[in-house]
Amino acid sequence: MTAVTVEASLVDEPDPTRSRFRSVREYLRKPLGVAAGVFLLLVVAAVSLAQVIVPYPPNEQDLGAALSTPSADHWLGTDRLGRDVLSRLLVGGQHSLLGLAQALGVALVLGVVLGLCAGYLGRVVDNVISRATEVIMAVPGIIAMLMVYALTDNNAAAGMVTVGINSAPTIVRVTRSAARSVRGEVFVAASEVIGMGRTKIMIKHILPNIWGPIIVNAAVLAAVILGVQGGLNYIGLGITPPDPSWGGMVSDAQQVLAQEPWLILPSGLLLTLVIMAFLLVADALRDTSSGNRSRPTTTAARRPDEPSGPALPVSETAVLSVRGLAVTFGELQVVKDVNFDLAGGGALAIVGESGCGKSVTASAVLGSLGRSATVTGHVQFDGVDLNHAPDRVRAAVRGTGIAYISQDPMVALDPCFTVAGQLGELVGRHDRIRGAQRRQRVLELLGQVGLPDPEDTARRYPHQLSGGMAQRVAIACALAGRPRVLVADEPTTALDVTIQGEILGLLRRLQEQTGMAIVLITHDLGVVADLCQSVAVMYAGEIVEFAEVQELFARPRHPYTRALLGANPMLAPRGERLPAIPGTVPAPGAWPSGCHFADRCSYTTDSCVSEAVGLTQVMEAEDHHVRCIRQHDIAAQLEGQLR
Ligand SMILES: Nc1ncnc2c1ncn2[C@@H]1O[C@H](COP(=O)(O)OP(=O)(O)OP(=O)(O)O)[C@@H](O)[C@H]1O
Repeated sequence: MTAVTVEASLVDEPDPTRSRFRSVREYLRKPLGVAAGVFLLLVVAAVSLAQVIVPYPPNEQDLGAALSTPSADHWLGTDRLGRDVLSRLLVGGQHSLLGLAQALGVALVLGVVLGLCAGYLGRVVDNVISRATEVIMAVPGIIAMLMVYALTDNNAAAGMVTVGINSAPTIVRVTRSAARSVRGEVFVAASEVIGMGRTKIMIKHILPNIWGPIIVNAAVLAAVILGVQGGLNYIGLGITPPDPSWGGMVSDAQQVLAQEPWLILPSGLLLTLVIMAFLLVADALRDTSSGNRSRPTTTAARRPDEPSGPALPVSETAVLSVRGLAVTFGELQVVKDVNFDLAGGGALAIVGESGCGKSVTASAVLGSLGRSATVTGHVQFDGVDLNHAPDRVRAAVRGTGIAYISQDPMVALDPCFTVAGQLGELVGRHDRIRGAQRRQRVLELLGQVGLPDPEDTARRYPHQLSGGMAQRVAIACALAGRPRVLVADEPTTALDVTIQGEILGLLRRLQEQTGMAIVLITHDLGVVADLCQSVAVMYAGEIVEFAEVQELFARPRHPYTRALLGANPMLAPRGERLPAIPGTVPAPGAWPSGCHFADRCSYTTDSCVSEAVGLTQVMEAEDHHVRCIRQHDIAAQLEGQLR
C-alpha cells in the first residue's frame, strides 16, 4: 500500500536548519553564482544609498561640460545636457529596482497563490486558474502595457503592476506543477486525514517544500522584467524624462551615439550586467535546489460522487461498520463487496497477500484515496456514514475519531520540522493548549509510546530518528487526538524483527490502556493471533473469510485461508517443508468470473467459476462468514480425514 500516516506532520516552526544550511553551503561553492550575488548586493546597496552618495543632483545641467568623458569631476562622464552620468545611473537605479520589485512582487503573490490553489485544490479550481492564465498569456503584453500607460497618464507603478500580472502565469505554472508533485506526499495526506484546513496545509506543508523552483524562476523573471522595463523606459514609458532610468539613459546615449560613443557604456553595460547577474544567480540556485522534492502523487482525501443511499443494518456494538465497500480506479475495480464490523475496543486484522486490496480498503475507509478513485458503499462510524458525509463531518472524525499509522513512518513525517513541532501542532489542534502545557503533553505522548528520552526525541528531525523511533513518534501523533479507532497499515513491515515485536507490544498495551479499537493490516497471520480478536482474510479485492481469530485458526473454511495458514512458518509443524500457494494473486481486471481464487484452488469445480460467489455465514458459528460454495464439502472432507 502507499504509505500514509494519518495523524502525522503538522507543524509550527519553519525549518531553519540543516537542509537550508546545506543549500547555502552548496550555493557558496558556485563562484559565478557568488560573484553575481555579490554584484547584485553591491548594486542594490549603492542604489539604495544614492541620495547620500551621488556627487551631483541627477537632473542638474551643466551645458558647458556636456558629453564629457570620465574625469575626476565626473567619474562616468556627462550626458548631452552636462548631467553627471554616475549620479543619474544611481538615482535611475532606484526607479528601475523599485519598478522591478513592484512587478516581481505582483507576479510572485499572484503566481504563488494561484499556483498553489491550482496544484492543490482539485480539478475544478485547476481548470479555472489554468484557463485564466492562458487568457492572460494570450493578451499581447506590450498592448496591455500601452493601454495602461495611456489610461494612467504614464504612471510607472501601474505599468509595472501590469508587467507583474503579465508575468504571473510563469510563476503560476511552476508553483502548480511543484505543488502537484508535493500534494501526494504522505505528510500532506496525513494532514488532510486529520482534517487540517486546506489553506493551512498549503502554507505550512506545501509552500516550504516548493520554494526552490519558485525562487529560481523568480530570479529568471527578474532578469526578464528588467529587460522589459528597460525597453519601456527606452521608449519613454513609465519614467518620464528628465527623471533618470536605466532604459531612458540608454535612449539618451543612443541619440548621441555618433558624437560620444562612450555614453552608451555605463547604462547599457550596467543594465546588461544586472540582467546577467540575475540569470547567473538563477542558475546557481537551480543547481542547489535540485534536491527539492518532486515525488509522484499518492493520495488526496476525496469523497466519491456516488449518490447517498441507505446503509445496510450495522452492528450495534461496532464502532466501525463497513458495508458493501467497493473501489474503482477509472474502469478498474480493485476492491468489491467489503463488509466488516469492528467492535469498540477490539482489534480486527485484515490479512492477505500483496495486492489483495488491504491498503486500498483502509484508505477508502479513511477517505484518503486519490481523486482518481471512486468509492461506493458505506463506512459507518459513530452513527455517520463517512463515505456520504460532508467534508466538514469527515474532517471532524479524522484524528479524533479515526487515526492512522503506516508501514513507513519516515515518509509520513514532514522532514522540515522537529518532532516537537509536528506533535505540538497536533496537540494544539486537538487540546487547544499552548506553551508549557502543550510541551508537557508532547512529552507525555512521547513517553506513552515508550520513547526512553522524550526531551531528546522532541528536539529531533525525522531524519535523526531510527525506524522504530519514527514509528513510535507516528503512533504518538496518532494518539494526540485520542482516537477511537487506529488503522495500522503493516506498521512493522519496515522494521527489523526485534523492533517489530516491540511495536506490536506497544499497540497491544495502548489498546488496553486507551480502549482504542485497532484495524491491523498485515501479511502475517502470526501477529494476528497476538493482537487481534477478529480477522478478515482478503483475496483479489474481496474478503473471502471473516471470523474470530480462535475460530478462524481452529476451523478455517476458505481454501485460501487454509493455504495461508499452512504457509505460515509460525503455525506450520516443525521440521516439515512449508507448502507454498501455487500461482499469484490475479491483478484487478484479470479476476476470474466466479470465485477469484478458482485458478489456484485444488477444490475448484465448474460451478466455482460460473457465477460470482457471495459471503455466507458458516452454520455453526454466527460470526464466521466465508466466500466459498464448497465450504461444506471441504469441511466434511477434512473432518473425514481427521477421523
Ligand atoms: N491508484 C491506483 N490505481 C490503480 N490501481 C491501484 C491503485 N492503488 C492500488 N491499486 C491496485 O489495487 C490493488 C490492491 O492494492 P493494495 O495496495 O490495496 O494491496 P495490498 O493488499 O495492500 O498490498 P500490499 O500488502 O503490497 O500493500 C493492487 O492490484 C494495486 O495495483
